[in-house]
Amino acid sequence: MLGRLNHVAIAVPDIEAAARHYRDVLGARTSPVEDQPEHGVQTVFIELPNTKIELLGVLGDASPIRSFLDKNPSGGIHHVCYEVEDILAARDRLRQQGARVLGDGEPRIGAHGKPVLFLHPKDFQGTLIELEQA
Ligand SMILES: CC[C@H](C(=O)O)C(=O)SCCNC(=O)CCNC(=O)[C@H](O)C(C)(C)COP(=O)(O)OP(=O)(O)OC[C@H]1O[C@@H](n2cnc3c(N)ncnc32)[C@H](O)[C@@H]1OP(=O)(O)O
Ligand SMILES: [Co+2]
Repeated sequence: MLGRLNHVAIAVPDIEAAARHYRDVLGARTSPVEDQPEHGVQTVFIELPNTKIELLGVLGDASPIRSFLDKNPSGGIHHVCYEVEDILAARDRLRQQGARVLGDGEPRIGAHGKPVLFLHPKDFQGTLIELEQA
């Protein structure tokens, strides 16, 4: 079922500072900061030869990463995103296997304009998984 690793997301307390650090210290090319209001985050993407890094910043009072940052004030790896050929078939199969699909279970459009879903970290070795339609 799993396709490419689309990105690894890092939640950060200050997304501008994190992007600057990646540029200045790691020589990374960073995208501009983008607001993603329907997801309650700001994003910066760093293109790598084989995948991407997604820096995540809090956007709004209801941001889903706020409690993560409360527990991890310096930031930390927040989720991994795998591509799937058919996100609805993947969702239905995962549900049949007892995995929790977060939200109302309907895919939403993610940062790349593709449908995404999230799976509960407690069902996957303590790792939040995002699925993105390939
Ligand atoms: C623009 C979209 C972009 C893209 O397209 O790439 C994105 O990636 S948007 C990313 C931000 N959106 C989301 O993360 C949506 C899915 N996340 C959620 O629904 C919540 O964050 C959830 C349910 C994973 C956690 O919610 P919350 O933090 O409020 O719950 P708890 O604090 O009660 O946590 C429950 C339990 O899970 C552990 N936890 C929480 N977050 C993570 C995590 N990122 N990785 C691993 N584990 C996590 C938390 O520690 C609790 O564990 P416990 O042992 O019970 O204390
Ligand atoms: Co993501």
